Amino acid sequence: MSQRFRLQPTALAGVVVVERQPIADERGWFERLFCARELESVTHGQPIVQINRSLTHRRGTVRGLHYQHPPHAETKIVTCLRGEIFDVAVDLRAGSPTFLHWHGERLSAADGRMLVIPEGCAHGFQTLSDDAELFYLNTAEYVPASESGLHPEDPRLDVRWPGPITQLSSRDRGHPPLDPQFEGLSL
Ligand SMILES: Cc1cn([C@H]2C[C@H](O)[C@@H](COP(=O)(O)OP(=O)(O)O[C@H]3O[C@H](C)C(=O)[C@H](O)[C@H]3O)O2)c(=O)[nH]c1=O
Repeated sequence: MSQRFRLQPTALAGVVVVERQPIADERGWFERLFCARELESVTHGQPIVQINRSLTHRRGTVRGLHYQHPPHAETKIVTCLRGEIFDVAVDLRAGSPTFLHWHGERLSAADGRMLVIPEGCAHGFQTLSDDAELFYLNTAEYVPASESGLHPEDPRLDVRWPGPITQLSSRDRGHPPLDPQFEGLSL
């Protein structure tokens, strides 16, 4: 059976761009958003246990950078269903050769691309349009007590957001700078 997805690796291990391969006909098109068998290499057989959707009204808003500590670390597969975002993964894995490095990808409703955020990476995004809608699959449930966050403008990360941050939740604004002693997450 032909693959319905094309996977592009990035400089961060496990952070993968997934291009959906829609099937078009005279009525329009059909595409898969997920297939456990075809995307086993990014989920490593972990089941999808939670699917989230968010709508962000204002262009320039940043949500994140968030992650969950083991044993609740999750892999996310992020899809933009409306508008456009700049999606960012930050490598927090202890011992990783790209520890504290980040990777960003533009995702839009039109481009059919998704970004995989593997376990041990923080996730955040900036909206590049008003009314940006996200749909993302998670391999772990939300466990508030296990969640942490990094300030999106943490100087040690130096994430190059495409534009000025126009909106940030009070929680995200309140994340302290990364502890210099932080050696990463042991998964
Ligand atoms: C993530 C999550 C949140 N919530 C509740 C907690 C709050 O009462 C409300 C909004 O949560 P939060 O402000 O954390 O939402 P975002 O700022 O969009 O955070 C999310 O966006 C960043 C980019 C992510 O990668 C995570 O999925 C998630 O942290 O929904 C739930 O009930 N279930 C959930 O799975």
